[in-house]
Amino acid sequence: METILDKIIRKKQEEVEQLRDMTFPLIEGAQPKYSLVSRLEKGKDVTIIAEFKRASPSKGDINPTLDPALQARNYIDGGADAVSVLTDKTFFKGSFEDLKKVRLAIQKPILCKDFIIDPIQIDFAKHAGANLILLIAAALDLKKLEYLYEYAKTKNLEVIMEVHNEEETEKVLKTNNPIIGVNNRNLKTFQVDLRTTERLAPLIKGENRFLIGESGITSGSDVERLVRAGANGILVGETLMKHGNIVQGVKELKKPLIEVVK
Ligand SMILES: O=P(O)(O)OC[C@@H](O)[C@@H](O)c1c[nH]c2ccccc12
Repeated sequence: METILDKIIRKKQEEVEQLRDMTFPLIEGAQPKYSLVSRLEKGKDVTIIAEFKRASPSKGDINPTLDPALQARNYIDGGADAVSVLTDKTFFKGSFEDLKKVRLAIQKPILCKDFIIDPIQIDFAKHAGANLILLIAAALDLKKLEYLYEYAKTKNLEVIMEVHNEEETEKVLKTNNPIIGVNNRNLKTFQVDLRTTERLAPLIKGENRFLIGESGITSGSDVERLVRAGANGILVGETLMKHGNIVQGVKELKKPLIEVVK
């Protein structure tokens, strides 16, 4: 049976062809390099990546009309270290324009959150102002993963490689990319389970990589649980997109002042 991830990738293949005829959402002038790796290297405390996510295939509309610039500024005011922006249109109602608006609003690393299968998407991410891209192990074989990783590096972009199980983790550990995201949501079934990070953390930390715990995080105690498991950073979307007081929402996630393990 076709999973939602298969469906997204099939649609993405069409979109990539359309991108070839489109112009870049160009940011004028040279962009400063904001680095998530340096933040992770410095961090004694947990690194927070707050996500701008209007909608998702599992939840439908989350907060579709929110202003990306305003939301991103609130994230940073609350103490977020980086902002992730969904750029997929069909399933998440995002865009490269959203990313560009966030770039013009904040001076911190920005992650382009999309289903990247082709270098042209990396060009668009770069030109919209991203500092990092996501590569999803479930959607890419090792050869493609390495090729897109090397391409991103030539564009001065950092990469988060996302995994959900042991097999994907082994695959990304064959590359030398320093940041691995563990998605607690299974992209094939949408089930969320924080134990995914707990299970995969020893493999990742054993190889001296930075671990980002992603998805399904709703409170400071979830953050504490993931940091205890070995997370250096966390990525939070829905909880913050729905929060009545965003600045306060980020502060609550930062509250458990427990030290991360390098
Ligand atoms: O809204 P949540 O449950 O806090 O999740 C955020 C983020 O982890 C999630 O949006 C995500 C993780 N990996 C992805 C890959 C593609 C699209 C979206 C995602």
